[in-house]
Amino acid sequence: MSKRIGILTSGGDCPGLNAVIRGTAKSCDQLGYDCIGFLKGYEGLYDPVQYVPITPKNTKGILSQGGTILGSTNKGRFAAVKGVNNRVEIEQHLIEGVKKTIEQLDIDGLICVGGDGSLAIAQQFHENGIPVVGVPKTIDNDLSATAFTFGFDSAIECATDALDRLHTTAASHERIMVLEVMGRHAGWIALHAGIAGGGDVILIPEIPWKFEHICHKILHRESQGKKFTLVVVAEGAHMPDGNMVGQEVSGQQLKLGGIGRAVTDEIERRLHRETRLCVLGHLQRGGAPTTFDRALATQFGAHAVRMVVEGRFGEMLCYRPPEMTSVPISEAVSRIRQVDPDGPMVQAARALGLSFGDRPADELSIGVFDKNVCYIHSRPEGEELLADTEAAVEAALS
Ligand SMILES: Nc1ncnc2c1ncn2[C@@H]1O[C@H](COP(=O)(O)OP(=O)(O)OP(=O)(O)O)[C@@H](O)[C@H]1O
Ligand SMILES: O=P(O)(O)OC[C@H]1O[C@](O)(CO)[C@@H](O)[C@@H]1O
Ligand SMILES: [Mg+2]
Repeated sequence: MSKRIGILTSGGDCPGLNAVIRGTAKSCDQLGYDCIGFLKGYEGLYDPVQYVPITPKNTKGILSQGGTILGSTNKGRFAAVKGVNNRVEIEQHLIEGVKKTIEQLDIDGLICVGGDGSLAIAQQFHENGIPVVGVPKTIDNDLSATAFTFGFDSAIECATDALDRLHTTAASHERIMVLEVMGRHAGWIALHAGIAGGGDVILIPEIPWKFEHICHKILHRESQGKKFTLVVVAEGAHMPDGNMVGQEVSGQQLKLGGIGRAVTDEIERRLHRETRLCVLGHLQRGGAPTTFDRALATQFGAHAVRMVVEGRFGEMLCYRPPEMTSVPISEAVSRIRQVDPDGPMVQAARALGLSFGDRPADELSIGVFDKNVCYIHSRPEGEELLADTEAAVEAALS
């Protein structure tokens, strides 16, 4: 046994990747292992092979740094999935090339740090006899086997801070503010930040929504004297016609983005209220990791080394508080973890009066409506609530 471990970081970057690299370096050092880091995700494994030594010395000071010193990519030659759970075979010559690299460099085990797509690549390596161990990362928190991936906490910290800031300006100007956050197939960022940042409407991929219901909510708030509204929308939420908003780029997953603009414009068109958009974008992926992410990522580094030493290949680490355990990578990538529309977080949000755009706001009464001013008053005692508020709002606003 050569006592050498390899590590790579793949997929969309996130805060905490450097903490895993440092944790791995320190742990390898303690156990008398060498460590090398491949550059640019899986791309550095073959043609050309690109790597650097990873030691406690050259990882000094990176614990609190965002990004990854090894670089990362979410496109290239190794795609193993297309869309959700659609397997694509990695070309055999690439697999053979990677095998050769692993053999020539005498690597006992390769630690692959990535999200669902990157770990699907690791799974195909495993099936071809390459000794891999998976470490879950993604700001989307959408890996099913682990309660948390690192990067998520830092992302929601950023999104919540953005909502705090939008809150004050929205209130001052009596405006509707729409915040577009990341979240490809899962609405965890929108949900957590929406709750923590006092959002009023949360739109996520898991819950189909309609503009009428968003407008209900805004008008309902106005009827209570609340003249501003915060809407949080996940970039992967589906429009009412079922489509996602983004750009098709050949050979890549759909480049998401733009739903915030569509939501903003339509609210303004329907309600004639000043509505502004903020797209948080890659701010969510940058910057220093939170304490939680540093601690989780550092532990992942140490445990991943232990998994290689114990020969637990083809497994992915998972954090199920208080346990740090592992599952077969195949199981971890077979389905993504989405928000349960009937789960406790959504229930709690609904109990607070938050809207997911899927039903009319409670107790909405449509009393006085003016096409240009569009205001609403509280339902007078004894007056019937209109049976079909949705149709009434539509009629009034179209
Ligand atoms: N070397 C590569 N060649 C081709 N595709 C790659 C490569 N590395 C990563 N990818 C692709 O990048 C995408 C993102 O990777 P991953 O799922 O690991 O990260 P993520 O943080 O969950 O990001 P996302 O939400 O975009 O999926 C996946 O579709 C994955 O297949
Ligand atoms: O870096 P890119 O290509 O813009 O990737 C964006 C995607 O990566 C993620 O941030 C996950 O890492 C998704 O939420 C988002 O759709
Ligand atoms: Mg992913």
